[in-house]
Order: sequence, then structure tokens, then C-alpha cells
Amino acid sequence: MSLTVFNKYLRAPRLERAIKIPTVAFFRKQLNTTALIEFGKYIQKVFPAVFSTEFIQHEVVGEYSYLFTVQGSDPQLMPYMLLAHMDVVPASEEGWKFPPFSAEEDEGYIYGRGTLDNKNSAIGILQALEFLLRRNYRPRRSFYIGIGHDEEVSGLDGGKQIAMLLQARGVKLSFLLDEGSGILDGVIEGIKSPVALIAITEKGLLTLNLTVRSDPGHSSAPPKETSIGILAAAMSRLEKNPMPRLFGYGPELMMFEHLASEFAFPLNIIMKNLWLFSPIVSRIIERKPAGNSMVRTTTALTIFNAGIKFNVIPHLASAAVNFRIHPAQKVAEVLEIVKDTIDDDRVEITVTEAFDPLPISPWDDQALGVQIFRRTIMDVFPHVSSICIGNTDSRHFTNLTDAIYRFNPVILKADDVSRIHGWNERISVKDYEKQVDFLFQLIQNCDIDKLPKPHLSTHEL
Ligand SMILES: CCCCCCCC/C=C\CCCCCCCC(=O)N[C@@H](CCSC)C(=O)O
Ligand SMILES: [Zn+2]
Ligand SMILES: [Zn+2]
Repeated sequence: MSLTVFNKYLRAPRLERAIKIPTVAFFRKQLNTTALIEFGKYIQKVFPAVFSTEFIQHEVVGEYSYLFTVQGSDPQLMPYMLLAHMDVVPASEEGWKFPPFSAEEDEGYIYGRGTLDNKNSAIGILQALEFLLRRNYRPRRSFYIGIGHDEEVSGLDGGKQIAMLLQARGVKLSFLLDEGSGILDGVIEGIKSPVALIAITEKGLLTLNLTVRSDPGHSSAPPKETSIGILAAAMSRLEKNPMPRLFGYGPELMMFEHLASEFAFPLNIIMKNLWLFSPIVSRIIERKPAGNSMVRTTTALTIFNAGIKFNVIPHLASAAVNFRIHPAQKVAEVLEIVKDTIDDDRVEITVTEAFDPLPISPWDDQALGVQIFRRTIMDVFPHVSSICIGNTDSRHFTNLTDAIYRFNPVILKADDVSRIHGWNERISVKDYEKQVDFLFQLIQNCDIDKLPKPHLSTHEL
């Protein structure tokens, strides 16, 4: 059942009102809890059927996160899970066309923090379910919905607690769908038509704190080197010496091979023969930030702190560097390279957070999740497997399933990727309604007895 005519329950105003609630997460334990509470009240108000249907249980986990258990009518079918988060990264008004929590609509776009990451999924999932319930739909297959409250600051108190609760209950999932990729339109140079990339793994992460201590003193008689100068030099070395190219050593190889037929001649031949051309291809792809993130472990200098007054030499300078680890590398190896690159004992290096790249989810035609996604997006976009360049709450669920997929059915154009965590994050009203439609259909497709026979290759879809 496709939604050609949108019902009022599927339209965007519910997302707009959710965007206006500033559920900002600054650091772990530094969350706008007033807004998180308001968000909880808001979803109860606008999704009454979700909260009152007798076969749906809702629980508040870790004070602000939500877990919904939708009891299907057939207990023989293995459940699945839809995951999203309500928290957002901070946004200052500077640089935005409209204030980031205004949800202003302009030329068909809703502007605001969380429109892509990730209130579009949180509200979209609940909105699709609310609509199904109002049509008296009772799912056959049970499923869980997790709406985390601290994904942007690690997910340890929200998403992870949900995962632990389900694990303690002995739950096993047939698959899990989270944010983390999208339908790319003009993002990959050389491909004209939109492609739906479903991320089957997720990069690892390493955040380091760098500290330099030196003697404080009067700025009128400065030493040759200060804590700021030493630290700045170390940071600059890290930025000027990117991590090695690893293109072709992870699932991105498969992704580009799958995509080969979407490229025009001669790129299609080149992409089909990456065993030979990957050194050249990686040099082309790395020129843009999103492409670079596919090619290597990325290095991002994100925090720099030092000094209190213009005429005081500071004792302490500290900074943070955030690495996103390519699937072919591990934390330990990245740390070794960092130490060699900095090569200065005066720079104290401490690990703030670290985890290796996530396991690769099944991508064969037999995997239920794959069949469902094929079915749900088949008529609209070709799809291929990919890597999620950011991190998601789904990484806390590896004990519940090996089939974790990261995909938002939202069209991302070339300039959209930088809007995520950046200025002018936005979603078109049309795209949001399509996302709800996708979720509405996906829930129903999970109940189909026999899914269509898989196609042999992705470009046939
Ligand atoms: C050849 C070019 C290919 C380019 C592919 C780019 C695909 C981009 C598609 C979507 C954007 C990625 C969004 C990732 C979602 C990340 C969610 C998030 O922000 N998570 C936080 C978690 C912090 S706790 C570790 C994060 O910082 O990653
Ligand atoms: Zn997110
Ligand atoms: Zn994010």
C-alpha cells in the first residue's frame, strides 16, 4: 500500500514543532534536560495512538530515551528494530539563514537543527506508526522503536541502556535500521542519478586530548616556545600529514564496484577494475571531504583551549583531535601513527574515547533486512552497500543482531552533507513526507509472507 495521497497525519508540521524544541547535547551529562522532557511530552501529545494502543508498550529508559515494543500478532516472526535520536548538536544563530530552532519554512525547505540529524527519523517513525494504527493496522512481526536522547554525546545513557535492557530480556533482532547514510544525488562525482547507499558498517572513532604545559610568565619577556606554540605545531603536523590512503581495503571497494555501471564511460570501466585503478581513483575521491572520509581515517581538530589574558603566557594549552577510523584500521594503529607524527614528548596524549570500526552486516540476498530494503526502495532508487562515515547509536546493539543497517531515505545533494552538524541544516517538506511514506511501507513490508525474488545485480533494480 503506497501513499500517493498524503493524509494529514503524514505531513510535516509535527516535525516542525519538534525542531523548535532545543534538545541540545553539549557533552555527556550536559544536556538540555528541560527540552528532553518537553520532547517526551510532545510525542505523547501528537502520537496518541502510539501511546495508547494495547499491543504497544512504551518505556522511558535512562530518564529521557524511549523504547516502544510493538507486539506483532505472529510470535514466530523474529522482531526487528527502528532506531533514531531526539538530541541534536549545538547551533549558534550565526551563519544560518533562519534561526536553528525556528523551523522556518522557505521555498519548500524546513530549516533547523535536527531536520536531517535526526528528528526527521524520530518523528517520521512515530508518525508512520500513528497513521498505521489509525488505519487499524496490526503488525504481524513484532518490532522495537528506540528514540535515544544522547546519541550525539556517545549514547551511553540512552541508546546503550535500551540495548542492554533488550539484551537482558533475551531479545534477538532480525535486523536494525538506524540513521547514517542516505540517497545521494550529485554527491559522488560522475554519477548523475540518485543512489541509495545503505551503510553496512560504521567507521571507528578515536578522540584524543592533547596537553602541553610550560612555565607561565609575563608576555613582555616570552620564552622561545610557549605551550600554545608547541601544541599548535603538533596539531598542524597532524593536519598536514593525513592518515594513509586505504581505499580498496574496506567495503568501499564493493560499493564502487556495485556503482560502476552508474558511471559514464570511461569511469564505468575504471570503477569495474579497481584492483588496478584504486590508487588513481582514491586521489580523485579524496579531494572532497565526504569522499576523503571514504578513503582514509580522517583527522579533525575540533577543540583548542589556551590563555586567559593578552599579557600572560599561559601554563596550559589543550586541544582535542577526533579521528574516524577506516574499516581497514584499528584504534591502536591510529594511535601509533599519531605519536610518530607529533614526535614531541612535551605533548601529553590521552585517549578520551575510542572504539574500532563496526562489524560488516550481511549483504546477501537472503538477509531479511536487505530483502525489505530492496522491496521498499526498489521502484525508486538503485541501492548499494556503503560505510557510515559518522557514528550512530546502532553500534551499541551488536549483541542483539549482526544485521545493522544505516540508512535514511532522504535525498542529500552535494551541499547537504556539510549541513549535518553545520549551518542551515534543512529538509524539504516533500522529502520528509517521502521518508514517512518509506517507513509506512517498510513496516508493512516486514509483514509480507513472500518477498519478491532478489535481482541479480543492483543496477537491475
Ligand atoms: C565518494 C563519496 C561518498 C560519500 C558518502 C557520504 C555519505 C554521507 C551521508 C550521510 C551523512 C552521514 C551522517 C552520519 C550520521 C552521523 C550521526 C552523528 O552525528 N553521530 C555522532 C555520534 C557522536 S558519539 C560518537 C558522530 O559524531 O558521528
Ligand atoms: Zn545522528
Ligand atoms: Zn549527529
